[in-house]
Amino acid sequence: MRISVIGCGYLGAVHAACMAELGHDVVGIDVDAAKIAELAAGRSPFFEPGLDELLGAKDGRLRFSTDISEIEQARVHFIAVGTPQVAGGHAADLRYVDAAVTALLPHIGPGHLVVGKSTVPVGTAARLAELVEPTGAQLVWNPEFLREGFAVSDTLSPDRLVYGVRPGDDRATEVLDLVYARPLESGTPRIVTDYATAELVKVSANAFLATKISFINAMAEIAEVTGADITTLADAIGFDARIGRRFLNAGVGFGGGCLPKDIRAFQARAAELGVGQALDFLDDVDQINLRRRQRVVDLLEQHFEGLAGRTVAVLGLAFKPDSDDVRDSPALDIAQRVAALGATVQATDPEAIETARRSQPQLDYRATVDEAVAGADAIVVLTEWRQFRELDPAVVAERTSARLVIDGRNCLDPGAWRQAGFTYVGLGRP
Ligand SMILES: NC(=O)C1=CN([C@@H]2O[C@H](COP(=O)(O)OP(=O)(O)OC[C@H]3O[C@@H](n4cnc5c(N)ncnc54)[C@H](O)[C@@H]3O)[C@@H](O)[C@H]2O)C=CC1
Ligand SMILES: O=C(O)[C@H]1O[C@H](OP(=O)(O)OP(=O)(O)OC[C@H]2O[C@@H](n3ccc(=O)[nH]c3=O)[C@H](O)[C@@H]2O)[C@H](O)[C@@H](O)[C@@H]1O
Repeated sequence: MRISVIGCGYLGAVHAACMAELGHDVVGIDVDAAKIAELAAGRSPFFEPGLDELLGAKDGRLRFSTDISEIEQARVHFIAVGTPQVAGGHAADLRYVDAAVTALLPHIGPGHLVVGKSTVPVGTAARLAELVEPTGAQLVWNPEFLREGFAVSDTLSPDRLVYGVRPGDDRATEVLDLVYARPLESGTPRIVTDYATAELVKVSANAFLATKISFINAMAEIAEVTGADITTLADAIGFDARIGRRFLNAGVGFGGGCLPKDIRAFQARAAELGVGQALDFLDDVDQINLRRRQRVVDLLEQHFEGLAGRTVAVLGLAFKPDSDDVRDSPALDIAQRVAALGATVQATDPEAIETARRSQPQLDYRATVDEAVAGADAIVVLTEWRQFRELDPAVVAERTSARLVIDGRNCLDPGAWRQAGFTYVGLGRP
């Protein structure tokens, strides 16, 4: 099939490359000329395992351009532009989605399918359909559930496919079935539903995941005052198949370009619809999450009785491992809070130093763990990269005079670090 992808950020670039990998002819469009130049040269503008290989291998089946008219050859047009929070508020900013659809209109007609992928407030698809349908094209909402770090495999082999269609629009389903023929043949479940349900599936899935993380972090708060061990507790409740162990890792909580903004936008939309109370619990989910960040700062402050003049080694800046994304990263947030209290922050990350430097230029970035811990008073692990999990504490002890390690992701072996002479503090772990 001939496919266009409008918006080539994280979601769009991965989607375009994977659609080509699935055998389609793809053109990716973005308004950011620098991003398009990188992608056209076969390089990913961000770190995502497996993406460079896909971008480099497509021999003419994958093109990138800033010129929207290049979509005219295509019949299926994915909308993958950003939906950030509005400045100063919680609602989703739909200006990029609206601009992308408006830009498409002169180039589409009967036989074209516009496929919404961006995460949007419920009601958006019905509104956009009113714009698209007069051209003779159809609109379907097909939310995306990929995780950064696993984006390629999640796109090629998704957990499920959700199509939100106009009731009775069988053609949209037939076309998307051709687009996703390979995953469907491999048994991927496919749910065909209405626009509102498809939009809500996406935001409710993210709300559930955020709630699960904040649940375990709330238990970590209780564990901290009772001497209980949150990791053992998570293992034990996770054996119940109704609960499940995944997304029960306590620590500095969730960040990234999606979960935080999506729960807030969901609440804002519910309030607009007059059912804000239904999602009041997400205020707590958000607050528990943000408290965990401050907890690390408080632990440092209490230990040193003030942070002015101290040096703190921060290991990890990305919001999660295998990513260079620092959007709403708990790690970067904590690093800047510690710096704001007068400490020197020597921060390192295997992939996210450059993205972090762009938003927090005042931190002292170090290329390696050895350089980050040199001369430090404390070590704080904030992203559970394999490189940090596998550190040998005895070797680290030789490189630094720091004797306090705060494990913000509960990813280190407390016994090994204590044996090497460190005071180990986890979150919710004795
Ligand atoms: N990043 C992720 O892992 C996932 C993201 N999503 C959703 O996908 C959407 C996109 O997210 P990201 O890719 O992370 O955002 P992003 O900010 O990385 O990318 C958005 C891209 O859209 C481009 N853009 C903006 N207006 C445009 C226009 N009129 N025409 C063409 N391009 C335009 C921007 O230049 C940027 O490159 C959001 O709604 C997000 O919630 C959904 C699932 C996963
Ligand atoms: O809508 C989106 O963009 C995506 O948001 C999340 O994916 P992602 O943001 O890539 O990352 P996650 O793996 O969900 O992690 C989110 C945050 O939660 C934190 N987390 C995760 C799991 C856990 O047990 N504890 C925990 O603190 C991570 O460190 C990270 O900061 C969802 O998992 C995807 O399904 C969804 O498509």
